[in-house]
Amino acid sequence: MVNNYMTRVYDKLSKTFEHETEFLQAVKNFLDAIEPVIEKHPEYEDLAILERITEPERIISFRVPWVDDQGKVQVNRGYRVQFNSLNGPYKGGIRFHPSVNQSIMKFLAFEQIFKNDLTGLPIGGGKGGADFDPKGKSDNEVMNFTQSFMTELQKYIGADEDVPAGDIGVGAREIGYMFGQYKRLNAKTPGVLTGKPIPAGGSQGRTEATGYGLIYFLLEMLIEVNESLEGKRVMISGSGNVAYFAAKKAMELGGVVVSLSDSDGAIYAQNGIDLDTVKQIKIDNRGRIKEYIDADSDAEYFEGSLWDHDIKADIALPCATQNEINEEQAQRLVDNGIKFVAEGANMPSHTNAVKVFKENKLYYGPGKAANAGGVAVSALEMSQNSQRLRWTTEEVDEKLKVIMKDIFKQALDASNAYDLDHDYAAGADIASFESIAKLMIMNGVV
Ligand SMILES: NC(=O)C1=CN([C@@H]2O[C@H](COP(=O)(O)OP(=O)(O)OC[C@H]3O[C@@H](n4cnc5c(N)ncnc54)[C@H](OP(=O)(O)O)[C@@H]3O)[C@@H](O)[C@H]2O)C=CC1
Ligand SMILES: O=C(O)CCC(=O)C(=O)O
Repeated sequence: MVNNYMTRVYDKLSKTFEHETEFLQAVKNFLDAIEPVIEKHPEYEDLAILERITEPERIISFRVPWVDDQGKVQVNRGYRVQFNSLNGPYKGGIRFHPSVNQSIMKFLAFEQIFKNDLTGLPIGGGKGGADFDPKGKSDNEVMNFTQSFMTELQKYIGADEDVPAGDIGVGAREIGYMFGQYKRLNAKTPGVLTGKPIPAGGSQGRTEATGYGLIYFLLEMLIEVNESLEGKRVMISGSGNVAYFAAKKAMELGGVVVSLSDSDGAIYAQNGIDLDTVKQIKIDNRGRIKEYIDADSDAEYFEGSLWDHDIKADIALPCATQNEINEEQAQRLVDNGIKFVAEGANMPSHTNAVKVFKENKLYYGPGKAANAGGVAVSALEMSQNSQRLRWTTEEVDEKLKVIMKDIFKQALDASNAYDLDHDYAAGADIASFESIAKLMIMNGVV
């Protein structure tokens, strides 16, 4: 970053929020990408565009007391970061994970502004969560916690104000409990949450949307260089919602998915993973990915990170969490033949890892663009709820394909316009920033 205005803004942020490392990382990545736009628009400095875009409209943080199965009172901290509502109601998931803190919430909400803009749908950017660990908790404990979380959160959300959904640790079970509690306390508005169970007003295809959308984005990356998924070896990390449905769609389209993982370790199956077994372990029984090797004698299990192992493959899809790939691991991917990286997770590649991808001319699809299918179908769920309509699986999937194709085109066109040689990460940031900056100017000083 050499532009003086940008440097001043970033330096101030990094002094004020020196402990918010993930937030600063997300902002720095973004500022580096949009530098040519700022160079073209010196008037943005007087309008304080960057100062305003990096400051959340508000951050809500709250106590979440609940009672565990032993009758002991536990206390967690909940958050909702309502970052930017220029495009519509704040929109973004809720994460339950022990690592949740203000920095992680702010980075996720910040990225959500631009991701949501890329979908072309009327949604602003937000994110929320709590430092609660659902792992190992009974259904009753998860329900107690989730009800207490919603008792506070419901004061700040609404179908036209802020519409949360799921993220790490928050799936259909948690959304169901949240929606139940919301309805106990408020009017019965299905549009207040997305990712709801279908009978409660959920959309067909939302559960699958992030993973499927990721593969639709990947297909566009492949088509652009006259390649296809047929026969390609695909490494996927994680084994949750995004990883599972990315694997399912990749296999349907001829890819060979050779790995999955969780926070304990990774499985590798040279000839491809059997997803029915994974479904039984992970979705039906909430088990650990290690159990897979009991069912497939050809598969191996490694403790620790998937990315520490030499696996020959063509495509890497990180679908677990932020900063899961560091610089050394990125170099290992390059050395093992990976040509395409598309991110199902949010910011899974450390800044230095992305540098390695770019230096080695990999085709790299950033999370902000590649994983936008989830929030896009959430916005379609909002549309269905407000129209009191239900679309079929086929209708939703068709719309998702069109949206992902368009997001890829926006990233490609912006990369071409600034002569950036297939830099889809910079392209996605530039395209969405140009649109948000215009909107900021139209709305006056707010
Ligand atoms: N759900 C959605 O619609 C969307 C999700 N995303 C992003 O995709 C990613 C995955 O989310 P999702 O699949 O919904 O979440 P899930 O909770 O369903 O699954 C998360 C997976 O990632 C693993 N994981 C989590 N934290 C770590 C860690 N610190 N190290 C290694 N593995 C880890 C989990 O393993 P374990 O069980 O051991 O914790 C689990 O396998 C996140 O980055 C999320 O923000 C992005 C867009 C939309
Ligand atoms: O569907 C949504 O609103 C949330 C999706 C999400 O959290 C994300 O895109 O990271």
